[in-house]
Amino acid sequence: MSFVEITEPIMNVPKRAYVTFLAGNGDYVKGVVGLAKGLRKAKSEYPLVVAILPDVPEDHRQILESQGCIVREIEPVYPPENQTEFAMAYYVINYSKLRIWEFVEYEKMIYLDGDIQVFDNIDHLFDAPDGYFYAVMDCFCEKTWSNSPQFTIGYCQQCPEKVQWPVEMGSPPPLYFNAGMFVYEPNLLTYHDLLETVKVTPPTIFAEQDFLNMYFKDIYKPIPPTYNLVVAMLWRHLENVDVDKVKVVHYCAAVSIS
Ligand SMILES: O=c1ccn([C@@H]2O[C@H](COP(=O)(O)OP(=O)(O)O)[C@@H](O)[C@H]2O)c(=O)[nH]1
Ligand SMILES: OC[C@H]1O[C@H](O[C@@H]2[C@@H](O)[C@H](O)[C@@H](O)[C@H](O)[C@@H]2O)[C@H](O)[C@@H](O)[C@H]1O
Repeated sequence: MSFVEITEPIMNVPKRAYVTFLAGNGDYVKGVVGLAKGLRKAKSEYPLVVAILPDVPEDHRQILESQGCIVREIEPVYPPENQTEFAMAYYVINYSKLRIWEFVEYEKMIYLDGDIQVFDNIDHLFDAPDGYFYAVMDCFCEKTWSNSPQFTIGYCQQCPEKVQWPVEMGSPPPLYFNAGMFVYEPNLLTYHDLLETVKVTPPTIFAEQDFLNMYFKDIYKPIPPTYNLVVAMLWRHLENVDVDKVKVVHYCAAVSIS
């Protein structure tokens, strides 16, 4: 009996996945379970990888696996020694997110914070052209920005015409993204360079979010708030939000109507 030799390469389905980050034994695990359920309800074709720190307890890991998550333990990433006072302490742990650039078994990933909920399918974002970093622009109007020059003068990139950046302060800041959601390509060279660069980059207020904005500023491509609606945008810049089109909502920690 003769067999037909399979010569054509089996279709290489691009490896894609969603990824989130979980640290500690607190309630964030509930957010990640909600994220897993939301992606499933939105009929996403791709799995959710959860990058967990060693301090995530076994029962939480089992809950995540029972929700179909791929649980990957990572080591923490810390900014330079004795300089963390420049970052808001609450955010320092978020430098550990940088480990997800090591997940090179995937060609493209969409990162989502654990306090994000997906209400509609966003799988099409995986088809965005390679070589860029896609994320939604942040807002500078919350109290969490009170130590920034933007907040001090009342400037926000969401409405640059309202309070214009003063000439005497030089060029306006480059477009700045919220690091709670982004589309990226894992890559070992980038990963090692990120970790080396962190070692020589003094932390700032928003920790890894500031760092990622600095690192990817040349390839950053803004995408609409549809894909990461920071809830404060509803009372800060409702004119910039097409509420009927919102697919992803981000329930940021320091959300306050003030
Ligand atoms: O103690 C913590 C702090 C942060 N996170 C993860 O890191 C993300 C970013 O932190 P956070 O949500 O506090 O930032 P925000 O967007 O609310 O400022 C969270 O959504 C979680 O996925 C976590 O799991 N445990
Ligand atoms: O560690 C820094 C964090 O910075 C961002 O959160 C901030 C930012 O959105 C501010 O603009 C808000 O005012 C604030 O409430 C909120 O906490 C990211 O969402 C989070 O994932 C993480 O990178």
